[in-house]
Amino acid sequence: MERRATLIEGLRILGRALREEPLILGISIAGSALYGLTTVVAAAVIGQVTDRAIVPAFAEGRTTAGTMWIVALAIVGTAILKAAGIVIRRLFAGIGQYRLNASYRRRVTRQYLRLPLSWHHRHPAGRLLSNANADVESTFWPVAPLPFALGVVIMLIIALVSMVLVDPWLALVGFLVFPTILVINFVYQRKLSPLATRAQALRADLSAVAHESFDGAAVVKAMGREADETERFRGVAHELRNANVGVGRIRGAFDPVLEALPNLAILAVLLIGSARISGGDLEPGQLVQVAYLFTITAFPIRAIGWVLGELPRAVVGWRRVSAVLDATGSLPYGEQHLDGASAPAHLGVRQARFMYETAPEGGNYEVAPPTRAVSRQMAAGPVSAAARSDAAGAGAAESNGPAVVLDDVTLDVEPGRTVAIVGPTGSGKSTLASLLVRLVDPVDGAVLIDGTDLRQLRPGEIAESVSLVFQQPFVFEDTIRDNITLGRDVPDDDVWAALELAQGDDFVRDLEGGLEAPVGERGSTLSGGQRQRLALARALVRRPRLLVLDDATSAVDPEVERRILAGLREADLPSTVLVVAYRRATIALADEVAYIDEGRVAARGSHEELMVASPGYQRLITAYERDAAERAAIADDDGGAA
Ligand SMILES: Nc1ncnc2c1ncn2[C@@H]1O[C@H](COP(=O)(O)OP(=O)(O)OP(=O)(O)O)[C@@H](O)[C@H]1O
Repeated sequence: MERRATLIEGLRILGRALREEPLILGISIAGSALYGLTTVVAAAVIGQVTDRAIVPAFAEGRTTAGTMWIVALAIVGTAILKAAGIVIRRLFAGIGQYRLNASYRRRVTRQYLRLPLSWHHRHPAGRLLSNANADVESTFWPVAPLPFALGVVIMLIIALVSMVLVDPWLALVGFLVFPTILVINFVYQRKLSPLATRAQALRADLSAVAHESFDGAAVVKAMGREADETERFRGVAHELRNANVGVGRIRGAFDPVLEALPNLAILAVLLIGSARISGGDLEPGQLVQVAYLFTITAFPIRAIGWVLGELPRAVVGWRRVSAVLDATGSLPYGEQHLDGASAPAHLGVRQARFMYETAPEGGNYEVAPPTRAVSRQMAAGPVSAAARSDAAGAGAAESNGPAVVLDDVTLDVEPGRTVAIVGPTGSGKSTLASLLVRLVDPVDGAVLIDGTDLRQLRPGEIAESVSLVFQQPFVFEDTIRDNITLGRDVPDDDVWAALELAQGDDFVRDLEGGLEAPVGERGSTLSGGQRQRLALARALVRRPRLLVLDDATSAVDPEVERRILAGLREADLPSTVLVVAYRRATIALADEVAYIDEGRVAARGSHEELMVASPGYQRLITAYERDAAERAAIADDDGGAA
């Protein structure tokens, strides 16, 4: 039942492909039909050549030049037509397949951009890559042999008709052998396909394990994990070996049978045919024609098996692809836009409540069981700022269902004010920051800019007015300038001004090429602090009306951080600033502090007020200061020792 459903679904995929590329695949099918027709005609030509040139040549000891010319022209003519059929079929089948791949890749990636971050939280990056690449490819894999298979069907019908016309007894062999080859081939592909798929998945896992080991080489070596990593690699390599041996076994069993069958058929044809010739019921040329037909049709018949055998894999691929294409939950947008150009924004958060949907979505996702490497990666989750967690105390609540991360958060920030967001690790500061730029929407409540709910704004409006700088900025493999402007046309002076404010102008001046210096993959040629300053300049060059810094200066030293924040205050920036802060000096630069604990605004006021009014805040700040003092002492010791 399940197999029938898969077959029907697979045929629907082929139908979809034919509907989407009717012209290109139509031309390919026409080429394939030409090939099928000329194959049968070629056999008839060989039969005629036997009767008109070869048999008389043996009987009379000579043949005329005119006959030879006709024979040569007929053979060359059919060969040219057959070759043309092959070229047309292959060329257009390839074009059709690659066009479908490209079109669906585009649709999937467009959908990735459209879907909200909450959807992305539930889908690991590796899976998104495989949806856009391997899954799209396996969906349309059977499209390549499809025209061939359809042409073969035409060829088989014409071949069987021509056999019946030549001799019903010889045709009987064809009626027995062709379906047998088809069935065996189908079983062959059905057995081979899952093993080949598994081997393919294991190859991907193998490179993932190797990649992870190379990527984390420093950790592997520093922690003495070389033997474990080697063992992990050996495990996946062993599984891959087994899968490949399995593929070889199946090939070894089926290939000889499929090779032998047409030869046995030819033997049967020769036995029956020679008896029929002796009885005067058949000409030698007719026997040669049928025997030749078996020789040349045996291989193309396999194309039908290739298509049918690949259908289950195509169905799995399509289910994954359509799970992305059919995913709902895009952020709804309104029509409004923000006035008050280049004036600091008013921020309002109203009883905002938020929880992450962590449960993975259903759907037929796993083809092969995940290997240890994959499950390990999936279990590892995001790396948190572990260094701070001992100072912070309160950790994230562990729960099976979606835990409430922000609960009834209400916050007003007047235009031009700087507010420090302070709270223990996991208290919801980054989540609040992502709500402000509408990476996610609150489940209840609202976020307002200048009194307008973010959900009412037109697409692109928030990015024009609000900039969020993350703790771990993403740096593109591009130049310094393009990483700051992100493709906008910005005068050099403005780029330098933004870099100066971010305290990044000095290091950029020292780079060979200055603004035009390339920064390597993910900014690999820059230090963590330099990457952070680049990201800050990227936000500042936009002159945002609301600037949200989510621990955006954690990798720069306290003195540079102080200069950055002091500079922001003094600069002629049209910005309201929200800064997630850990250092006392940073907090001191803010107009006021919002203390977040367990997803709520637990206290609000100046630093001095909170030190008195909020014991939790006081404990947290004391812990930060102790931590900072210990670090300073260690740094002093190191300095003294040196
Ligand atoms: N993508 C996610 N999926 C599920 N849970 C998440 C996700 N991101 C964060 N959380 C959880 O939400 C809670 C709040 O996380 P958040 O990153 O907002 O805290 P934070 O106060 O910024 O922490 P830190 O100071 O360590 O950066 C934590 O319990 C965290 O485990």
